Amino acid sequence: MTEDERPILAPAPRLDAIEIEGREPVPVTLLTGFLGAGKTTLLNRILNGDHGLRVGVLVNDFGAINIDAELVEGVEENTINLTNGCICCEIRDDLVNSLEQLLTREDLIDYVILEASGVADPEGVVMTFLNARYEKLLRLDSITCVVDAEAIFTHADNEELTALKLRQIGFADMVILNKVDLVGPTHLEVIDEWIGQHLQRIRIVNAERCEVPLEVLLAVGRFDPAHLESQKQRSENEASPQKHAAASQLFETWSYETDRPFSIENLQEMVRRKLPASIYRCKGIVFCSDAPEQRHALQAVGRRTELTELDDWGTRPPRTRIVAIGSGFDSRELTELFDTCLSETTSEHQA
Ligand SMILES: Nc1nc2c(ncn2[C@@H]2O[C@H](COP(=O)(O)OP(=O)(O)OP(=O)(O)O)[C@@H](O)[C@H]2O)c(=O)[nH]1
Repeated sequence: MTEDERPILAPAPRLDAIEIEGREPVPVTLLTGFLGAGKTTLLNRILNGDHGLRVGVLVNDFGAINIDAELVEGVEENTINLTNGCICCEIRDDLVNSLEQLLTREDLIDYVILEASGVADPEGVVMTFLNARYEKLLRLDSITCVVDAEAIFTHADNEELTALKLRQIGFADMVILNKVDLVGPTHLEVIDEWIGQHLQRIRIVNAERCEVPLEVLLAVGRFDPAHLESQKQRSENEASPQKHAAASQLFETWSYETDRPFSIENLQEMVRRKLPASIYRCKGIVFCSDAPEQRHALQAVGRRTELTELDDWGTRPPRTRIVAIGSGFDSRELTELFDTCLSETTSEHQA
């Protein structure tokens, strides 16, 4: 990658600071972490928690369809989707506009949570929040990085992916080492050592399904500009590929939409057994012939798969939408793989 191709990480030019009379800056929590680590799980845990705050949510999915926005529970009117690119590079303007939209609304919100996409480099996102234009509007409260304890070393031979994972951890002020149910204590020690080898000491909290007390997540005032500076310094001193490559150069996305129903069993089997290793993450909202009234969520991190029941389709026309993110896969083959899981039977919804 040449200098010209590198994403611009400097803050945007200074414009007048936005100020709303009589309002204190709104605290912002930034959730980062690699694809499938558990960011949406954490976000939902926070949103369903007993905090009494009116929370505004920004969710960024890298794929063409924003599945995460459908999986965020209960704050539809306060949720803004940032789709079709990564907020640390391609769609930074969307982040800025959405942030301003959220924070200048008449029905004021008390707190903002941004779930960055799993491919986002934290530095670019953090710099957006630190823009002088927002110094009276918001206050960066903390940067929490969710790490998948089971998958952290998957694709360890890919230096750019490893560098991105380390940058996501390094810029955080707290790491939630999630999915501890899937690994043993020795593996946790290895992760701890690996993080310690590469980064200065960082607070790590082990968790299953991101079960972490709200007190350590919200309004904690943990963001430390000195830590940010030292991470920036560290990244400037590092040779490529430790520097962040634009997400569009490291990752490819694929999406699939159909009105035809899937067979749940075939879909789960296919994802478990045949999804190419070059797919890091796959997720979607699925229309199944086995339960045509009900929406299902398909989740795959590597080949670990979950298919969970959601609410009914209601007045929404049943339609499957799936996205995959990976690198070096054959889109046509992937489409064919999913086509093989379509149900033979026609559901009543289609009649
Ligand atoms: N076994 C296990 N599964 C988990 C845990 N936490 C989350 N998951 C599952 O991991 C999958 C991914 O979780 P998400 O919360 O969607 O991950 P994410 O980081 O938001 O994913 P992207 O936004 O796509 O990068 C889902 O199937 C979750 O149910 C955990 O602690 N243990």
